[in-house]
Amino acid sequence: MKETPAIRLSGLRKTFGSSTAVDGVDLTVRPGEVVALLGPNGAGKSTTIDLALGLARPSAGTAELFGGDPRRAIRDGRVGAMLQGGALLPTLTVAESVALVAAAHKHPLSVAEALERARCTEIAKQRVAKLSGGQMQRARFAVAVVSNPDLLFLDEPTAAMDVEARRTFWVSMREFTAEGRTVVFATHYLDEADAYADRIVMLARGRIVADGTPTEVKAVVSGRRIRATAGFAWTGDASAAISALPGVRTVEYRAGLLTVVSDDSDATLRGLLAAHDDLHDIEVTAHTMDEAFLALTDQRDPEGAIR
Ligand SMILES: Nc1ncnc2c1ncn2[C@@H]1O[C@H](COP(=O)(O)OP(=O)(O)OP(=O)(O)O)[C@@H](O)[C@H]1O
Repeated sequence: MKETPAIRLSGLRKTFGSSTAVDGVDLTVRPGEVVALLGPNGAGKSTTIDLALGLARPSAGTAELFGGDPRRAIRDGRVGAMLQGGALLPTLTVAESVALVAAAHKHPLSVAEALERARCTEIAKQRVAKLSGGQMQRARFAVAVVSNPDLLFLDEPTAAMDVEARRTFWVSMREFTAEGRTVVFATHYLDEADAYADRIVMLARGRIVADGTPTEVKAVVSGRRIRATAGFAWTGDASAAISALPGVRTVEYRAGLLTVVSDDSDATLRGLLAAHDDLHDIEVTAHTMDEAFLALTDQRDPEGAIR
């Protein structure tokens, strides 16, 4: 029998007035997958999660969780979520907040276990109003896991955390996913997606522009840029010769400044220097995530997305 997907989004669109937040997203997530939704600000990550949870009504398309209406899956306690706007009541303690949510579910974890899983045991008695940004995120994680869900949505869960807090958070997340649960998390950070997801879905301007394993997606975004001042005359032949060097993706020359984007900057640079000993001020920089997103959205339509 065919396995029912944990998440199935089909032709999902969401417009706000004249702006399109989600622009035709098709996504199927199998039970047990840990998926990162990666994208810059405004890419549509939060809106996609809201639609998947049935918190927003799609302008077109459908969202299903475990083969049915998302609201039913939520009612059945199969889905937990840690959303950006989700606030806890400031006057309650962390333990009281977790207990409140546990009481609303049929098969919750014990409050102690949820607190332990989210590394909140030490702050259990602290009032929500007194928590630091990172502690608040941990408390919200405890609230999200106490229903003992099969599927967890996390919208930028480490946003307010320092490096150590981020690391601890992902350790507790790993324990959770090791039990075969499905997790979808939104992040701006490629390193986080790479380290903790089985699959990365890159969103830009409301569309999926890449969908693959971290290795596949990193290959798309990992180009480096070589910049140098060129003393030689720029001719069609010089341009063609540089384009033919190993790894080269694009070549641009403007007012004496040569810019080459390459998948293998070491090999490209060796070739460049062998052919031209009059290059100065050479600079090699990693493609930033934003540049990679821009390149992907400018050059690929949804059908051209890597898979
Ligand atoms: N309620 C709303 N009303 C109007 N526009 C909205 C609304 N919610 C989202 N948008 C717009 O939709 C687009 C996608 O926003 P969304 O929050 O889904 O992106 P995101 O990838 O989660 O961004 P971030 O990383 O900043 O959270 C943005 O242009 C945003 O301004």
